[in-house]
Amino acid sequence: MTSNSAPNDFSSIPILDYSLLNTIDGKSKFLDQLRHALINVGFLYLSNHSVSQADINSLIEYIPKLFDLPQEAKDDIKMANSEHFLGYSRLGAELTKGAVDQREQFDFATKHVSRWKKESDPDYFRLWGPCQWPDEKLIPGFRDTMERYLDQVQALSYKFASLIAEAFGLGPDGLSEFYDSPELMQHRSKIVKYPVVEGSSDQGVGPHYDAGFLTFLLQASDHRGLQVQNLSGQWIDAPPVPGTFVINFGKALEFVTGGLARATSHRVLSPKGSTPRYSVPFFQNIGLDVKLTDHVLKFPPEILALKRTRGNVAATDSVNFTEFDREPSGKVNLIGRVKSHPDVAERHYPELFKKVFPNGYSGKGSAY
Ligand SMILES: O=C(O)CCC(=O)C(=O)O
Ligand SMILES: [Fe+2]
Repeated sequence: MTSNSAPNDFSSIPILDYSLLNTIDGKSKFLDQLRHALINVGFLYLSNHSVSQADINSLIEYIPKLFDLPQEAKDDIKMANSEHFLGYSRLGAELTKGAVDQREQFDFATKHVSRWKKESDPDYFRLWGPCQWPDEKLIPGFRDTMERYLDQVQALSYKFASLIAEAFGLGPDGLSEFYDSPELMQHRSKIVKYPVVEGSSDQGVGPHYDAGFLTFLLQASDHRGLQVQNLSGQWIDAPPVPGTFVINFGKALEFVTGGLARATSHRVLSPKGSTPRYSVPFFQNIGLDVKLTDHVLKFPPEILALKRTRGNVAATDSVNFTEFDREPSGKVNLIGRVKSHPDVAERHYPELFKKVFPNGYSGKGSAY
């Protein structure tokens, strides 16, 4: 594509320095860069952030040990046990766009107080709940390390949402209406292993958008593999940059900002060589009851003009989360989980399962 078709197109992902926020001039520069990344890129690296590097290093050290636990110990905490879709998923349990994702993963989440009280409560209140942790005796200290990590990324994610609101001219509290009080919120995080695979498929995870507001990704090994699609549709590498998070924006944020914030399609290619690639995405959620169409944000005209300058984004073959225009956020997420983990859904949400799969399902889930 020529540069005319997308004047602000990108061939690399910008790095934003969180320590710029320590001065007034620095903050204004940071917000300019953030606005550009939101509107034109949909991805950024964040350096000098507030999460302890010692805690990150300690988490990274645990990751191979976690996957090396005996298969039985991993299956003891399998996701099928959990109506909250938290726990362990074996390699190849998920599909994206009809092809098997070559990854093995553990889903964890931040601590929270459940809103599920009685049968008549909406089914999606049960989507959030306690984690399944591996046996402490087999991997001592892991739970504590992961919980410390989750607490810190959660805190950073709220600060970052407030910066996004400022970058869009809404004021620091401009997005707070999307969150319930902190104790009622729950955000999810996965620890993922992409093994080296023999054979024809190199799909670590196929092209997709993230569903929620913000994703904070820790690339926990040295491998390339993450790629993001630019405005004209080319795949751009997002290699690991030590000491940073990769941050990207999900469909819900794109929806409530009328497309000002870009949800950018991305994928992961399986690693080459002899060692696995590890990553830890953290998905910041919005309140379960939030119906996006009830929230109309008003942006200053000069901000809206920046979106017109960007122009239209090339069509991608990534999937969409179309239900946001009619269902509460919790329901949209629950439907996504039912599609990606039908075995869990059949057990814990039999009625919804029947609606989503009226003819049953063929053994594997597909989020999209
Ligand atoms: O593992 C990665 O680098 C990205 C994973 C991802 O995009 C996802 O799980 O949504
Ligand atoms: Fe993703």
